[in-house]
Amino acid sequence: MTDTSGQTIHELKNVVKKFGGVTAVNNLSMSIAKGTVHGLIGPNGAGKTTVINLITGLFDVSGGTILFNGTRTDTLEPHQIAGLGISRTYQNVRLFSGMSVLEQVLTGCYLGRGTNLFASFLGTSDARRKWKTSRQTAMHLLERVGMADRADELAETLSYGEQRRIEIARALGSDPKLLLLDEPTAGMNHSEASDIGKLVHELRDSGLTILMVEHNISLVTEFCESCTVINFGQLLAEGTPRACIDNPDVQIAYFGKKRDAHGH
Ligand SMILES: Nc1ncnc2c1ncn2[C@@H]1O[C@H](COP(=O)(O)OP(=O)(O)OP(=O)(O)O)[C@@H](O)[C@H]1O
Repeated sequence: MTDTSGQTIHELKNVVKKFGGVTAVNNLSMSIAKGTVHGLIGPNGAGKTTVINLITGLFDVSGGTILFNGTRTDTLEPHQIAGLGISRTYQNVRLFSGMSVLEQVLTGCYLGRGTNLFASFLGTSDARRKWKTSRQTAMHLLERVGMADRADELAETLSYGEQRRIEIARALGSDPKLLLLDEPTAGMNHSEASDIGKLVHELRDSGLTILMVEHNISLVTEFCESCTVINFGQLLAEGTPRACIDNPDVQIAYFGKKRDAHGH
């Protein structure tokens, strides 16, 4: 862990999100400590993706406030929030077909660095220099996710787990401080999922804070320092993954009944 001071990097305070008559997030408060991997878990439809969409500014809040490093972000546009240092991946892998692995990652860093597209079209020396720097950055990001040796391959020829790594590399292109991963291990077998967990730890150790929406409870127990459990958009439990899973309300929400010490 890079920071054990317990300093809060991100905070939701009494956040509400309504879609017509549906209250997807209901008076939710949660905080993420800097330099940690924080899990956000809950049954299907609990509001997890909506929370990510609120944090990134894709959705406007219906009430409450969101703070990143003490700066209020719920009034900002998505590009402004991204500019402050928040980046994300999506529940379903979103890569461009026909593009190489390197090109996928370049889309995350080249256009994100204030490059003038007109200058780049004309091939000015400034644009060429920026292109070279972006290429080096993209290669470095591929190294960070263990995919540098696949840079020239088409993304669609990679396995699902490898495509996830490319998505994470692309999300790192904007040099975020907080990375939001929406079900990064969905559709993976245990070994692939565990590899993603290890990658998440490496990213944390390099200074990032990570919020991970995850259905895989054993992965949350293994890789998250803390977590928040929600159900029907409301806070159900928070604390260490173990304490959350042992919480009777969480057990009822997940399993429909309390389990005994043997998991029965
Ligand atoms: N754009 C939208 N318009 C209307 N209702 C929405 C919208 N997005 C989410 N909802 C509703 O909000 C609630 C929470 O959905 P959300 O996708 O955030 O849950 P989730 O916890 O991410 O679910 P899952 O684990 O199944 O992905 C659901 O009732 C959903 O139908």
